[in-house]
Order: sequence, then structure tokens, then C-alpha cells
Amino acid sequence: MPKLSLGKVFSAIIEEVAYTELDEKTLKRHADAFVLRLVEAGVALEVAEALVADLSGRISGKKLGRFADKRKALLDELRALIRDVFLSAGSVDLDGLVKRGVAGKGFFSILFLGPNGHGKTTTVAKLAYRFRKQGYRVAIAAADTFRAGSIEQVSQWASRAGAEVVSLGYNADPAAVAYEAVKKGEKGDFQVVLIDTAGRMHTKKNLMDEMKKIARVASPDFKVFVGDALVGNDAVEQAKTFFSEVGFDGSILTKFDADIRGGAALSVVYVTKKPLLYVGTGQGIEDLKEFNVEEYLGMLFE
Ligand SMILES: Nc1nc2c(ncn2[C@@H]2O[C@H](COP(=O)(O)OP(=O)(O)OP(=O)(O)O)[C@@H](O)[C@H]2O)c(=O)[nH]1
Repeated sequence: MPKLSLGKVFSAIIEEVAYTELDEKTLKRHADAFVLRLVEAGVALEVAEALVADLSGRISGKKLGRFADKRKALLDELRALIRDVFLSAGSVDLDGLVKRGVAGKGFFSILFLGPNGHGKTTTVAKLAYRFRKQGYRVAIAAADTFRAGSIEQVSQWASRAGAEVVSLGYNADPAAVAYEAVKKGEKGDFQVVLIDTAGRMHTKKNLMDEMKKIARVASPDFKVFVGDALVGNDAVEQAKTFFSEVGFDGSILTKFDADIRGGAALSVVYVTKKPLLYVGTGQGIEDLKEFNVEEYLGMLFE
């Protein structure tokens, strides 16, 4: 995983802070510089501002001896703060949910949503492969009925993953495709139903309304937002809008293999308060990793 060292990123400011008192007043003086550095690390502005305000709150009231390592104290606080953002979003054991869903009602359905080109279809294929390996009968619903070539793309991925495809062809109502796939799950044709939808701009009201309709009609067991770790600041607006308009239970961020800054993960979890389940680590079918907060912190603070 590429490295982003907040320790290094902050070192100049911290050196300066370390010569003075580590108190709220000093931090306030340096707040803008901290915010700027976080933004440079790909953290959204509003999230960076909130984090630095929280950091000041944590630091104030901390009694540090004259010879204490203020640099370490500051970084430890920041690390704890970022860890808390992820821990307070909770965690989801998707494998466990699927297992219980299949054991209970016979199937489990997951709806995928997010902006276009962020890696939804690829991620759906990766999960299809994962669930196939766990022994389930898996179907991908080709509910992107709009983009030319999308159904062929889903079919190719599905055959690589060993999954079936549910399709009603191009220009079909995506909600009908999703519904059909869920019905097939109910009938016992499949145990895991993954609904791939067309990517959409969060600012397009009609497309967001369509997404709401798909979610309403298919009534999936779980909804996942798929975002791109490379988009940085924009990730927040996108995640926020999808969350408020449609809602979701967790996120997956793709292109972690190429994400040299890492801030999008923190931003998306901070604004949605929903867990980050997996990260995409490449274009291959096996390139999906469970998100691990300690590993992520290691990457930020190495
Ligand atoms: N490096 C890297 N590339 C990825 C990853 N996930 C997806 N991609 C690439 O991102 C591009 C877009 O992926 P798609 O799966 O087609 O995106 P999509 O969100 O389904 O696109 P729409 O149909 O427009 O919604 C492809 O070139 C993928 O190979 C990842 O984790 N790492």
C-alpha cells in the first residue's frame, strides 16, 4: 500500500509546536497549517477542520511535563482521534450477515450504488467471486441497463467469478431487473444476489430518484456505497448525497492500490458514520481486501 506519513507531513508544524507549550492556544495558532496538511493528504476540508478542532479539544487539559515528547503526544492524539472515527462507525461482518441470511430465509441481497466509473462493476465481480468461493450460488443483477456494453461487461465478470447473470436487456427498468433478481433469490435459484446499478452523478436528481426507486422496489438486505479513493475532497459530497438520498449500510473504496494520500477513507467514514468494509487493491478479481483500521493507521503514521 502506498505510504502517507502524517508524522512527516506534520513534522515542520510539530517541530514548531514542540518548542512552545502544547496547549489549545498554541494549537489554535497552528490550526490552519494542520488543516491544510490534512487537505493535502486528501482529507475533505470540512472533515479536516472538524478533526483539528477535535484535536485541540483532546490536547487541552493534557498535562505534559517539560521534557515530555510533545511531537509523540500530538501524533498519538491524532492517531487516537482517527482510530475513533473508524471505531465509532462500527463494523460489519458481511460474510456473517450473508451466512445468517442464507441460513434463515435462503438468500441475501446486496445493492451497490455510487458515482460512475468508480469501480462498482469490478467490485461486484470481486464480491461475487468471494461468495462463490464460500460455496454460495451467486447471481449478479445487471441493473445498469443504460450504458452501452454494461451487460456484456457484467456477463464477462460473472463468468470469471462463476456467477449467473440476471438481465432484462438494455433500456429495461433497472428496478425491474433488481426485483427480478431478488424474486429469483426468494424462489431459491440463488443464495447471494448482487445488484449492480448504473453509476450516477450525485447531483442528477432524476438519477438519484431512480436509485431510490431501485432500493424501494428491490428492498435489498444490505446497501453498499462504492467510491473511488482517488477522488479526495469530492468523495465527501458524493457519499453524503448518496447517503442522505438513498442511504447505505457501509462503503467500499476502490483504487487503494493507487491512492497515494489515503484521506478519502477517513472523510467518507467521518461524514457517513458507516463502516468501510473493503478496499479495492487492483483490477483483478481477487483484489479486494477487508479494511483494517490498524493497517490504515500504520500507513498514515509510519
Ligand atoms: N487500480 C484499480 N482499479 C480499479 C479498482 N476497482 C476498479 N478499478 C478500475 O476502475 C475502472 C472503472 O471500473 P468499473 O467497475 O467499470 O466502474 P463502474 O463504477 O462500474 O462504472 P459505471 O458503470 O460507470 O458505474 C476500471 O478500469 C477498473 O478496472 C481498484 O481497486 N484498483
